[in-house]
Amino acid sequence: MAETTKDVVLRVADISKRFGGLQALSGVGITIERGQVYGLIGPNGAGKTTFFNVITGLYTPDTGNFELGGKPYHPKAVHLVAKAGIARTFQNIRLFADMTALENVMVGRHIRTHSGLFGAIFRTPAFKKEEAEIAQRAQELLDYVGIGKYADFKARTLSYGDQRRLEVARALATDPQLIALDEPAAGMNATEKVQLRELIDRIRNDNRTILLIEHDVKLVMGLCDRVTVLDYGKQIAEGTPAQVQQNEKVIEAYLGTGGH
Ligand SMILES: Nc1ncnc2c1ncn2[C@@H]1O[C@H](COP(=O)(O)OP(=O)(O)OP(=O)(O)O)[C@@H](O)[C@H]1O
Repeated sequence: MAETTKDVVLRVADISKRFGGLQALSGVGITIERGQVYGLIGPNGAGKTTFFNVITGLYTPDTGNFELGGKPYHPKAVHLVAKAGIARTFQNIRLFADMTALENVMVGRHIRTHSGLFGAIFRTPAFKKEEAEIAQRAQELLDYVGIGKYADFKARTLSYGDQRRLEVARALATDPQLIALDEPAAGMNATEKVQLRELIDRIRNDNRTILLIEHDVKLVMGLCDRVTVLDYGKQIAEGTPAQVQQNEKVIEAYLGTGGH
């Protein structure tokens, strides 16, 4: 079947970002289709985080065109990005440490609620009903990522791998069009990595769409449908993992004399 606009979740083109004298991104563009896991890799300092921060509204790009779900999209501020349908996790886990796992996921869900401040202050029946639904959905998401039994545990008491799962559950709670995972395997042991891979596979099988920055090239190559490789802010390769792995520029960037 020919590619139709509705199957494209995110299309960005010509993204550039300069920090003083450093061109951190030069004309980078990617297209992510629904149900794909799309990987972004590159040596240290290649521009991956900058790219992520641009598409999630943390940095304003110097140039760039954005389309989300077939509509023009302007990643101006983080909360607007979440409303528009991109949820992200962070390289350094950012949970509400003293809230329970369930409450952390409920916070994610609140951007899609309707009762508003009035309902919250006066605890209207509509508000209570909505809260119960949010709690139920949050529990389902905790079960989905495999930490349902820790619903009442404070986030900070969970293991590192489980905190990462909790971040994913919170991201899913916003019903995003795209889930952006920033180095989800960082600091994980081998078992946790296998479980992470299974979780990402599962999310994809449910026809959700994932953008992944990851240092673990093996994980990316084994998991992603397509990959972009950045080096010094330039997109040096784009394609399937098999195509990218054979690309000479990629081999050089990773193995070359620079070793950066
Ligand atoms: N806020 C900033 N101000 C100035 N320079 C920045 C800023 N953010 C990133 N840079 C620079 O832009 C370049 C790209 O950095 P970026 O963090 O995007 O790379 P990365 O591929 O994510 O690297 P890593 O794999 O080490 O996380 C680097 O040279 C970095 O020092």
